[in-house]
Amino acid sequence: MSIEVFYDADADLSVVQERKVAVIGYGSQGHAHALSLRDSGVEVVIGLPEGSKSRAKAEEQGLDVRTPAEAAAWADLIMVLIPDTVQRQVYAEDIAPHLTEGKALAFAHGLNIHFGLIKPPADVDVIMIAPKAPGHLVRRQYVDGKGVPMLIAVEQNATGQARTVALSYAKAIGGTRAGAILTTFRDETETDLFGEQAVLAGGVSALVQTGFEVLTEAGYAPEIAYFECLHELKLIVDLMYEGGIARMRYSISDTAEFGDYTRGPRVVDARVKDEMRRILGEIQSGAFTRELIEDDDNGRARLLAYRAKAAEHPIEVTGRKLRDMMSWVDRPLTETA
Ligand SMILES: NC(=O)C1=CN([C@@H]2O[C@H](COP(=O)(O)OP(=O)(O)OC[C@H]3O[C@@H](n4cnc5c(N)ncnc54)[C@H](OP(=O)(O)O)[C@@H]3O)[C@@H](O)[C@H]2O)C=CC1
Ligand SMILES: CC[C@](O)(C(C)=O)C(=O)O
Ligand SMILES: [Mg+2]
Ligand SMILES: [Mg+2]
Repeated sequence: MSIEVFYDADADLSVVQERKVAVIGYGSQGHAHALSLRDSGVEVVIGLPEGSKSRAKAEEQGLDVRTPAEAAAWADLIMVLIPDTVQRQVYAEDIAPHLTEGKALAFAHGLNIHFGLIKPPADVDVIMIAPKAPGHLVRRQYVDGKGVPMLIAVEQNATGQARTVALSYAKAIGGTRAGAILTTFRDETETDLFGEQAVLAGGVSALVQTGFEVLTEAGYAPEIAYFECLHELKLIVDLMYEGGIARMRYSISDTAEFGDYTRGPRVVDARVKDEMRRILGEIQSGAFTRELIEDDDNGRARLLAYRAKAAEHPIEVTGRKLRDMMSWVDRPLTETA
């Protein structure tokens, strides 16, 4: 399958500079998009409810903060950067009434559009600019003069300008420095959910935690287990990021490389691959999204219980203690540069 990748020279920043952009939400992605848009010369208003905890943070940065409805009414491009589970309600109550002909509705992830939780009118553009990175690193990379790859997509092109606008927006937040790939809402949604569940968040967390448990249950010091299974992972992944798996294998010892080939496939075996296929099937069928929404309707009971339990895991307790000795590691998450 051939793809189109766009870089800075392919995108015209003036397109988004001529728009009034409302960023709804000021969390992980929200703060990154808003600050980088502003640094790129774009007029931005943040949409947050009265009493939102994020208001103070946005105001501290000198941003103009209004309610989501006011921001949506003012803007001609509305970027929705609040949790996926709350988007349908905020859309219905605060955005839809102000989504007049020719405006653009934008997302950083396609779940609500792809699974029909939000159904915009036909006379607006519906676009996506989806950074392939956590928001804090989207901002950090931008400030450092770099960028993270992004997926862009057009679901509705009412004005004929939707792709140009998406590309221009991607440029304003650093995406076209690294490469913006043109895709669809469906492909972004399904690959993003699969990546985070099977590999990036779910797969890696389970692998790290299980490795830590095996070592500590066998009587090894938790500090050694932490450094071995979690801390060093970043250093190993840095090499993969720079030069692929081959670069990492070049740098590690031949002993490690031999263990990698002979033991790795025993850990991630055919059963794990089958399970990954089942997980992809649940994403494609919508079963995962139904489960997510059901939990949200139930006050996020399962999410909150998992979160509380995970925070007590010995790997977190050990890590907090060790990171106190490494001031350069425990960067505050609110830091944007
Ligand atoms: N996190 C990431 O790095 C990535 C996220 N995405 C996508 O980006 C989108 C945003 O995700 P993310 O940045 O993680 O979101 P966050 O969880 O960080 O969003 C939190 C922000 O949303 C506000 N908020 C919460 N509920 C409401 C509401 N009902 N009305 C208005 N504002 C509300 C919060 O305000 P308060 O402080 O008051 O709670 C806060 O400002 C999602 O579609 C996600 O899939 C895509 C790529 C990566
Ligand atoms: C890996 C998780 C992610 O998809 C992301 C940072 O890209 C997310 O939804 O936060
Ligand atoms: Mg992602
Ligand atoms: Mg995601």
